[in-house]
Amino acid sequence: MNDVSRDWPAPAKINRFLHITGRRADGYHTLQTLFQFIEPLDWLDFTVTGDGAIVRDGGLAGLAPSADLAVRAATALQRRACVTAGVRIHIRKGIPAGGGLGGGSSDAATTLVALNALWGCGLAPAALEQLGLELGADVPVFVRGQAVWAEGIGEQLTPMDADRPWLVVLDPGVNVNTGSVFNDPKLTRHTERITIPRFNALDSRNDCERVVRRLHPRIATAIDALSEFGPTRLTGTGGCIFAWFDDRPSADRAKAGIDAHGRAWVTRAANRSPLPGRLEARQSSTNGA
Ligand SMILES: C[C@@](CO)(OP(=O)(O)O)[C@H](O)COP(=O)(O)OP(=O)(O)OC[C@H]1O[C@@H](n2ccc(N)nc2=O)[C@H](O)[C@@H]1O
Ligand SMILES: Nc1ncnc2c1ncn2[C@@H]1O[C@H](COP(=O)(O)OP(=O)(O)O)[C@@H](O)[C@H]1O
Repeated sequence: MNDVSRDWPAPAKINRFLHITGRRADGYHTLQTLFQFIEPLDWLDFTVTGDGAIVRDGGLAGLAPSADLAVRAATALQRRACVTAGVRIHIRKGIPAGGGLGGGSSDAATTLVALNALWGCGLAPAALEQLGLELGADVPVFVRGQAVWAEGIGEQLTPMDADRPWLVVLDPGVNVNTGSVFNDPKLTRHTERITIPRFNALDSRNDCERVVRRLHPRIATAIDALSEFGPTRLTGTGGCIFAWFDDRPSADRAKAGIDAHGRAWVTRAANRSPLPGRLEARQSSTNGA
């Protein structure tokens, strides 16, 4: 029997703001954004096997294992570190998919961090982040597990200890295609760069919002409704949105008032992901064994 290493967490993220500052020669847009972590989480279990195969069960309904970012992450690490072992990955999804909450990227990052330890690859954190970037722009943030100010397309990361407001997150149930937003001719592409000390959440925006509002009127209606309770932003390219508050009762009141627009929940922005703690727990149990 192979041992199962259970309950590796993969949190969701929000973009507290998102400014688009330019476009690179390859068409990708350069951004400034502040990432923090939120609930809900996905949970992953890993069973190392001897046959070299990478197998997934559970996960997002309708998503082929070969397209799953967790499987793609395991395959990339296996190649990079010349690993001969395989793995069975079991994923319990808690994060709504395609909503700008980064669930696929987070599953990829958790897979990289967990398998780097379980397969004994010994890649340094910077090498794991680099490998993650090849899978998606948000993967390095989740590998690091620390709130960051991100620039470039998400590869220039500055750790941040940002304020930790209470949030109401609303999923209007609209799947937004990231490419369709970034390729829209009306997208704001040249917002002036700001410095971290000049950042003020209330003065910032999500530059994707105007395009997303036009493409998805349901999201526009939801933003307008949530804005009645507190300052509201889109996360990533949406469709999820969030409003922030100084205290939990205010967030609870907003949640009660917004339920008609989709599935809403109350959570608190975090500057630390639970992933590094899970890795440390694994390392101390191995050292103690
Ligand atoms: C903008 C963010 C913020 O978190 O949005 P969400 O995915 O969370 O909504 C991410 O960085 C998204 O990064 P990533 O997840 O790698 O983007 P993809 O879905 O692969 O991008 C789809 C397409 O959008 C365009 N694209 C994406 C990211 C970027 N910085 N510039 C772009 O122009 C490219 O045409 C790309 O082919
Ligand atoms: N493990 C995974 N979990 C969720 N989505 C995944 C996963 N692997 C690949 N995907 C694909 O990535 C897309 C974007 O999902 P996700 O990362 O959750 O959201 P977003 O990029 O909007 O923040 C999904 O629609 C799905 O096709």
